[in-house]
Amino acid sequence: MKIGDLAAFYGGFRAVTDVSMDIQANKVTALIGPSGCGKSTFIRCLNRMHEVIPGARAEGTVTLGDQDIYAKDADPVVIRRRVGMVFQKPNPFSKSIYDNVAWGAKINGFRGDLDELVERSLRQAALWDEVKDRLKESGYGLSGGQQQRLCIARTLAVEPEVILMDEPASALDPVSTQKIEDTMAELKKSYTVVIVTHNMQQAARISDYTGFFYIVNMGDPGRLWEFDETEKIFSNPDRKETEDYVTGRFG
Ligand SMILES: Nc1ncnc2c1ncn2[C@@H]1O[C@H](COP(=O)(O)OP(=O)(O)OP(=O)(O)O)[C@@H](O)[C@H]1O
Repeated sequence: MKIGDLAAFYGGFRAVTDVSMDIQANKVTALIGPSGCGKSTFIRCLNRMHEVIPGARAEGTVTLGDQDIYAKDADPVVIRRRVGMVFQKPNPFSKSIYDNVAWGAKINGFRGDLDELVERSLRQAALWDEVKDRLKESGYGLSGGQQQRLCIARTLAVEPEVILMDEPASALDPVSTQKIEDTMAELKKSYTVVIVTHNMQQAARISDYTGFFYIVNMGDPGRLWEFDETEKIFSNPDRKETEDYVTGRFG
């Protein structure tokens, strides 16, 4: 996925500006930075979710394969199928565990073996063993951490190319967080993953590349301040602000 000169607006307010980056396939890219610097806004531009907020729009290019997702003929519904998203708070449907996973595939006209798809998606989301005997029960009966993995399975079942995750573990306990982190190594074998996280240790543990977003003065738009291999960002970043942030001097 290639991002060129991306800017994001809420009405007349430019929240993010001048972001260009290449997101590597089959890697985990983490986005970090202080609160309000535009990480969530930016990630939502990568599957055209930003524009669902009234008055919100994006400028620039986001290329997925050879398609510019902001081209006039691009269909946001198709884009969101190709670029799935997992949110901060688990948001399962009021349906059975099985149907939570199967639903998206069904409405997309999936013709293969649905049972197999559900099992594979739940396995990839590291949830299968915990739910295999209760697939008919409501998704709401699961713990918060299990619900989040259910939402990951639901996203995977649509077979996207890219998975966006906006602080997927921030509402979870440490054990559930660990389970979500454990799924990352598995997920990147098949998918490209972009994750926003406030947890720097998490970014360092799970990602291959890290983008640091930063705002120079209050009221300015957020910018991609530094983007590099995770190891470099955390051990020897080029910019002072990145170093101050990753060493916990502010943020
Ligand atoms: N729905 C909205 N309407 C107007 N402005 C918004 C909206 N959502 C976010 N903003 C503004 O856009 C800027 C970027 O916010 P965003 O939530 O993307 O930052 P963030 O880096 O994800 O923050 P956090 O780490 O706190 O989640 C902020 O100034 C914020 O106030």
